[in-house]
Amino acid sequence: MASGGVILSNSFSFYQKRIVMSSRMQEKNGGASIPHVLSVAGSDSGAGAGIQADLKACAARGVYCSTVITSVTAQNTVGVQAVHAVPEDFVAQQLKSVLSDMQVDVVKTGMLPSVGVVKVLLQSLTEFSVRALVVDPVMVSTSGDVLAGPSILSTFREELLPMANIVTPNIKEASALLGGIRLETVADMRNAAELLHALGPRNVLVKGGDLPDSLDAVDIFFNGEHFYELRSSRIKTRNTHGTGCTLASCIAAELAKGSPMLTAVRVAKRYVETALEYSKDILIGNGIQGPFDHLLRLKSGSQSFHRKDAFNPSDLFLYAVTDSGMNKKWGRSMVDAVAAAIQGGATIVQLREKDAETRDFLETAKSCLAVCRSHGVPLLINDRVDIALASDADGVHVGQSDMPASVARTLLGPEKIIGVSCKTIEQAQQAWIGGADYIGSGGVYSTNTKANNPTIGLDGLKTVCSASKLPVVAIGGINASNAGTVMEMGLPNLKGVAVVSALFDRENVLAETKKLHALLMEASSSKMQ
Ligand SMILES: Nc1ncnc2c1ncn2[C@@H]1O[C@H](COP(=O)(O)OP(=O)(O)O)[C@@H](O)[C@H]1O
Ligand SMILES: Cc1ncc(COP(=O)(O)O)c(N)n1
Ligand SMILES: [Mg+2]
Repeated sequence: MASGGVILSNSFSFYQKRIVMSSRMQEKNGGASIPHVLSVAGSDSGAGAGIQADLKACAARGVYCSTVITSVTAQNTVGVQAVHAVPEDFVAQQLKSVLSDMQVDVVKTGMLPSVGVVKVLLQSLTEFSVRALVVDPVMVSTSGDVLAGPSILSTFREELLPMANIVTPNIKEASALLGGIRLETVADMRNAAELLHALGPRNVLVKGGDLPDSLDAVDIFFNGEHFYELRSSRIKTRNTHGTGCTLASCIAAELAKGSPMLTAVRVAKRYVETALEYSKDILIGNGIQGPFDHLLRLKSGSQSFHRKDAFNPSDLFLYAVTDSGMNKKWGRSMVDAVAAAIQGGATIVQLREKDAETRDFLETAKSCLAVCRSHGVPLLINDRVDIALASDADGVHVGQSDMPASVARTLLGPEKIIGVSCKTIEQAQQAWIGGADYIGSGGVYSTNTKANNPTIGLDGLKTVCSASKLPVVAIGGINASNAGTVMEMGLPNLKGVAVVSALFDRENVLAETKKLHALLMEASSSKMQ
């Protein structure tokens, strides 16, 4: 068993410590602590691997990441063009700056270009205690360039590995650490994991990303007692640059949050697999191995028809809210109804489905989104944040008894549109504080699309509009006979009207929408005169 090593507590006592620590800190500065990983690694100018991957992986996993840079590489998707090692005493200075000031939970190492740098790191770890050490024994980049020469092997074996809570070599690195043994099969990987464990690390993960002829991406985890064969599907992509750095950072991040080791490794592997899947078609650089997207934003396929603009309040001008019952009654599909409304001039669409099965609602949302995107019209989902997320719709509209805007904002992120139904000044104020983009105010007139919904009338609308800090759309019983009156009042912040029955409880959606659009245009131009 390992004699030295950084003590990794079990998750229970770890949480206890965190609670004690954070309450202590709260007393001191009124703040709470956040899980913290220190990455000691090299910089990759192409930002697929190294420090840059570590920062992104920790950010994606919700953990703070500080950085000590050991080496600066000139690197891209073709390979490593040059390496400039940071002087050892300057690496020591960076370690001291971070560790003497900040409460680091886990140290993760990547490229350690010289024996001197390893020694400096080990010295720091004796001076400042951390909870765990994750060692990714980076030696050769996937492009074949040497990042740490063979002279470092004995220091890795004799001094660094015995301190590690986990070491995560790829096949080539495991082979090098074990004096060049052959590693070609999963059985070889098991054998290597056992031999590496005997060098002192508490856990070993031999990564099989580069295992020849393997349909799956297989990694072998060994904790000294049991072997675990961790399998995921092998994603067909060129964008695997930085998978090793990312995996190790994610393990460190999960450990910093308090996960047990095997859980941390499983989560990290799942995260890499998901990120590769999302990024499999992105194209960055002309070389053989591209970076992937740690934040999973460049979801394959959807980029090409993403809305180009941020929310524009004038989109509220003619706001079409669907009703499945009405469209069924007139014998048309939701997609056809939405397409007709857009053709007639609707400037934003909200899908409102109170009874549909979740699976059907999701399919409807996706089909409607395709129509809306092709016309540059935003599509919002009523109430169902899950459907908005799953369909990648442009946002949600929530009522007072639905999810609060602030929670929806946290789930949906900064770019999505959030609207809130408000009847009072207080609700409008709350919507603004919660991070909404607009409010819907009503019912202005009585309506049969919403039972037991008290109307606020034009006076109520005026009160809310005058106090609102957000753009307003009027809703409730609005149709061709009264829309003009509403808009001609020239209320502050009022940007348009939202309608349900006036468009969808009619035989010809296209004609009705055109009529209402023309009327609104006239009302807003007469208001301007
Ligand atoms: N094409 C792929 N599909 C799914 N997982 C992969 C793929 N390539 C690598 N991985 C996973 O990424 C992690 C890093 O492995 P590997 O690429 O072997 O390390 P390194 O980047 O250090 O060479 C491992 O968990 C491995 O299984
Ligand atoms: C600065 C730096 N650190 C680590 C790696 C290894 O990453 P990979 O094996 O995925 O090429 C790298 N290429 N550059
Ligand atoms: Mg790799």
